[in-house]
Amino acid sequence: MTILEQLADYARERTEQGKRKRSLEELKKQALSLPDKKFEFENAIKRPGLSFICECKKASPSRGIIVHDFPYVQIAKEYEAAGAECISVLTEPKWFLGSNEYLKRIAGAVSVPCLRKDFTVDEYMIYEARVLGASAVLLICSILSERQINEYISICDEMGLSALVEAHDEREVTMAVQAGARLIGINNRNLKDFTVDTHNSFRFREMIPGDILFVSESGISTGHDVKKLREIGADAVLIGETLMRAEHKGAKLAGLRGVI
Ligand SMILES: O=C(O)c1ccccc1NCC(=O)[C@H](O)[C@H](O)COP(=O)(O)O
Repeated sequence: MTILEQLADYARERTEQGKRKRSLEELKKQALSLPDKKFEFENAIKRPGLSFICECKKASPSRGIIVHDFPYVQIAKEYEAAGAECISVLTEPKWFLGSNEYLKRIAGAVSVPCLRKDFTVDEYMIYEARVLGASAVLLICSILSERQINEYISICDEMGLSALVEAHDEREVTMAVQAGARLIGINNRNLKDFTVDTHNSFRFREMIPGDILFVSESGISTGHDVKKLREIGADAVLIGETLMRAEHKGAKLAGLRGVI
């Protein structure tokens, strides 16, 4: 079983546990009673220039523990102060050591839109994301069908949530476009064998129609990487490890942007 299959299976297990504590009907009712998020995540990315989605991530399957000290709210505030357009928060608990609580506290502490970075496998997780304060969810093509992606985007639309639809190869990019994605993330990391190649973004850029926002994800570590992605017209970059390992996150972000 690949790590991705294990992550998806565990997300299904977490969802079933969640449903035993709180039914889908109850959660859905609460989520739909909250103010509409007005697509603030994709609107932040639509602004002119390259946007930065800065990630709060303590660990990952490929890297193990990335940082031992993880003052997540402080990190998110540092990102916001440094001009991050959006923040990504890992909520997967077993391999990423994330937590729903981290998302809830971060979304309550910053005014930039937050992405729930998790392995969405059930509509339950989308309503849960809204209740936790997220403005966007991640939909990964390799663990979902085109029909599921289309259905989950419709659920997101009801609440003004954005769906970042993640693809890694040609087949998945086609699937994302056909499913109606408005925001496509090309993951430079192969989630089956963990190899990282930022050229993946260059390879598939042309396949993404001009009216769909394009995000390059993973393995971005230098101002040069960012410059190249800007040149091919990326709308946003999603950066985790590089920022998590930086002692001075604001300065690191400025360096990546190319302003110092
Ligand atoms: O990062 C992993 O090891 C991983 C393994 C399996 C599924 C997903 C995984 N990572 C999620 C991500 O894609 C990254 O958190 C995100 O794109 C940021 O990447 P990076 O800047 O390289 O930390």
